[in-house]
Amino acid sequence: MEFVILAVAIVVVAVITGALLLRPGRRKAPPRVPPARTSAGTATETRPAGATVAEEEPVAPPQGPIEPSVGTMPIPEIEKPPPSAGRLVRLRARLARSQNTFGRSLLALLSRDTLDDDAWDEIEDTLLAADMGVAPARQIVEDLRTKVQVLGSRTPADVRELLRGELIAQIGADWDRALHTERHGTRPAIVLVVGVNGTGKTTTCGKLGRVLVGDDRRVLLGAADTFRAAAADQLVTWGTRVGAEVVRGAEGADPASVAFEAVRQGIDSKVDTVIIDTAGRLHTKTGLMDELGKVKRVVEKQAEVDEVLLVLDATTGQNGLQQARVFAEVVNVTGIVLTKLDGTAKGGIVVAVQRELGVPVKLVGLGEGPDDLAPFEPGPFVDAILGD
Ligand SMILES: Nc1nc2c(ncn2[C@@H]2O[C@H](COP(=O)(O)OP(=O)(O)OP(=O)(O)O)[C@@H](O)[C@H]2O)c(=O)[nH]1
Repeated sequence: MEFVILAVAIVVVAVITGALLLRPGRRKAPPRVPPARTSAGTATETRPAGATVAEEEPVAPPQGPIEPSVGTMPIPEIEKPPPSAGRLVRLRARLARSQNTFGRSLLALLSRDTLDDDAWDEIEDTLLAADMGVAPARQIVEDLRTKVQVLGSRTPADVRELLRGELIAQIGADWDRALHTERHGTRPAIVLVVGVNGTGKTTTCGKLGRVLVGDDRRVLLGAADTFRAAAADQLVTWGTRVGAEVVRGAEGADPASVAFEAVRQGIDSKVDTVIIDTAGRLHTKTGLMDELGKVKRVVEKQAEVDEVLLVLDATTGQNGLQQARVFAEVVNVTGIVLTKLDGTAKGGIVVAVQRELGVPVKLVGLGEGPDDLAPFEPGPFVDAILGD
């Protein structure tokens, strides 16, 4: 009897399997490695540009997850980046090289035997030249004048301590600079990275992914800058190096769709943090801002946006402040990433931009290397400016 039941079961399984194999138009499960990447590295899959997520049927992710084993390329070794703690101190030499002139000039001026009006004007000019902004520069001069009078004679150590305290006070030791990148409940944290093109957005997404992986987080990168295929390629490279998933769309695809898909996949894959790169270049300011607003709204259908990081190029001075104003009108910026601080002596921009937006600088870019992004800390920053 048992033998008969077993035989019947085997026949039924064989018939069902055969029928499934022979069924015409059988759909394959979505490949984990996207076959639609062309040899040039650009994705051929696309949703119609401008399509809204609401109009779309639930389909497999546009491109992804893209994994280290893409195509026939050899599987690169997955790197374990250094953790975030102490990075600014490690990168101190980089900062000291670019900001030292500013710090040294201030120290030299303040160490003069007599500090007359001309000397104070020079101190103010030095602060202004570092992009500190008029109001903070005046405030610093005023405070220092009072303190120098109280102090009477000054040793070099006194001067340094005085200036250090004043600069830290202006930068703001009390701001909450923590990056909110931890999962909450069943959802990953969402970080939206915005800014105009060329400021270092894509690079920042990649470097931030590394910072988080270095802190043992699981990260997914969403390439919603569909304006430039190279930006998505860049993110794939960043992701591949540290084993982070990447979701991308084709050039010209609807950025909101890609962002939506990235969050959906991030939730499915149970990552800790989804970092979304956005485009910084559209023909009109209104177009760019409408697009950004849409990306944020669409993401919020699935998860709260924890951080909106505005990337600003520290070398652009007042121009950067103008950009900051425009972005802050559209999205609720929660933190600033100041890139290229290694290439400018204008470290005062930290103070100016925080005043302008009322949000803290949370990260600083100090070079083109993969680990040249550091959480911003006022103490080590000022120490690097003033030198030892
Ligand atoms: N020296 C230096 N270069 C940086 C830093 N951050 C980014 N860069 C460089 O700035 C250039 C532009 O960076 P991207 O990340 O492509 O800029 P983006 O804002 O994404 O530009 P689009 O994709 O065109 O919108 C690249 O050459 C980066 O290596 C930094 O902190 N220091």
